[in-house]
Amino acid sequence: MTTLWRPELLSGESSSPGLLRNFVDGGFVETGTTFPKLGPVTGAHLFDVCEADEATVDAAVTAARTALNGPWGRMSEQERAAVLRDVADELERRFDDLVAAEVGDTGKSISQARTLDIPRGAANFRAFADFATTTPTESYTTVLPDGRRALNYAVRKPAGVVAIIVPWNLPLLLLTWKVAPALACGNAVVVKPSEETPASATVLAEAMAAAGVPPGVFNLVHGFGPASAGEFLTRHDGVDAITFTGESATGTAIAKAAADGVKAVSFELGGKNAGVVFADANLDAAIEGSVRSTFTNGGQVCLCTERLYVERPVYEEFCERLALRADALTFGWPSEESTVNMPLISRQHRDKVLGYYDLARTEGATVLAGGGVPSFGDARDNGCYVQPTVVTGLPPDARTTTEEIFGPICHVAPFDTEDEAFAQANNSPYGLAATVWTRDVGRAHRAGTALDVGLVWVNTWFLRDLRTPFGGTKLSGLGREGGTHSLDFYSELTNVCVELS
Ligand SMILES: NC(=O)c1ccc[n+]([C@@H]2O[C@H](COP(=O)([O-])OP(=O)(O)OC[C@H]3O[C@@H](n4cnc5c(N)ncnc54)[C@H](O)[C@@H]3O)[C@@H](O)[C@H]2O)c1
Ligand SMILES: O=C/C=C/C=C(\O)C(=O)O
Repeated sequence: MTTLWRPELLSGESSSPGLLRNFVDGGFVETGTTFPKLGPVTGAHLFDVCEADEATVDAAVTAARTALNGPWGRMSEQERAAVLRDVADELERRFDDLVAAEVGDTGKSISQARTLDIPRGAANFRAFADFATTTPTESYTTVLPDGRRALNYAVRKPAGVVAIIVPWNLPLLLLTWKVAPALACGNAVVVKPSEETPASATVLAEAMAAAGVPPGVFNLVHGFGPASAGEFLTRHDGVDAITFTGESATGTAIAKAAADGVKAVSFELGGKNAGVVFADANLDAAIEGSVRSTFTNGGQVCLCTERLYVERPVYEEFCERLALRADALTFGWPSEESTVNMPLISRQHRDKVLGYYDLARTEGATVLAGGGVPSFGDARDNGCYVQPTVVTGLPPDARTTTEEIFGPICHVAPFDTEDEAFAQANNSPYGLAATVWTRDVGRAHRAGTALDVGLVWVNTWFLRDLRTPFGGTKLSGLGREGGTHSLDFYSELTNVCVELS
């Protein structure tokens, strides 16, 4: 088993980097080229990662195709579901390794990894084992004008070889959100985690083998996007469907690659999510909820709020209290239970986010909290931290208030009427999620239809029921996953029409 715990997670003290390999046809394989994975807490060199070349990606796709024709393809839904439940058990057995992997790669706090990221890995497998074995397909009795009758019914079949490409912010959660339904529907998969977060996928590969998933059903290739494993995979003739989570611009590149083979695509993309706080809301809950929706995971969740609209009578109080809370969020080592803030994923991403902090000022913002980098006086000064930041005073067309930043920053603006609030929230090329804080039940339901987004949360944020449709409108995505929506993407439906005599 791969050792993922690294002492630098606790103290900044360096150890020698581990080696992370690709997983093809049931075994780990090295390639000639490696790239370094640096931890964002101290910049320490955590892993050397084997970059999959075109031949390795090809071997993975071929292994997946072969596996579809082997024992996996002949298993009943119930048998596959039993294997997936064993994978969930394995993930729970490897809980500490997964926490170490995720904390090392992302710098998120151990407490968040333990309560959010890692439990969802196992939960995803259990949920889709259940959905795939309990969801009915359509059936109609057809009566023709001449009195003949027919029975129509749909049969679910695997979509085939599915390519799964995911980002770095919630690595195991987002990977298993796609692997679990894909396998529950009988597909074979080739997954490519982000180059920034290769570690937890390694434990997942080991869990697959330990749970008896046949060789070739789950393959893992490491690397980058363009001219690397991502592009080799999305352009591969042997791939039938591509499911992708990441930036909208990457979605466009993948859509172009998918067009040639008319591959099915499912996209969960970027966001510039609004929070709307009405004066009738429970203000304490709205402030705490906005702290969570803005700063969780360093603001690096596609669902995070980057624009807040607050009804004028409570605007001043809201801004003041939100800024105080942002300043009070604790920095600490990821291993300390009290730690809330985490670093951004890389120096490159930190430069991008700090660029927006500067841009906000240039565009005329007032900075109420943060706006820079924290100083630790230890190895974390070599990491990728920024301060949680609250700004006000920008016009609706400022770049800071329209472009996805993907960091711990929000802009707060006042509004006077419900129509104005919803119009401002909708004034975005993105349409992923919105959060509304109100005690008016009519208004809460109106928000559901008025807001042009895939997900509306009322008096809460990121509360998930895995049966519900998940995805975005506009630049935020294509299609929905979750529950039966996932089953529809990861399977082909064949309609059978039998004339009844
Ligand atoms: N809507 C959602 O559910 C959701 C969830 C999480 C993150 N996101 C979005 O993800 C982004 C942050 O993640 P990121 O920076 O890793 O995104 P990214 O698009 O840069 O990378 C995502 C993945 O795509 C790969 N990739 C990049 N270019 C590719 C190409 N041309 N062909 C094939 N693969 C390619 C990367 O290597 C990585 O594995 C944000 O925009 C965020 O909003 C969306
Ligand atoms: O960063 C984006 C978070 C996405 C969350 C999910 O896909 C989920 O909870 O299933």
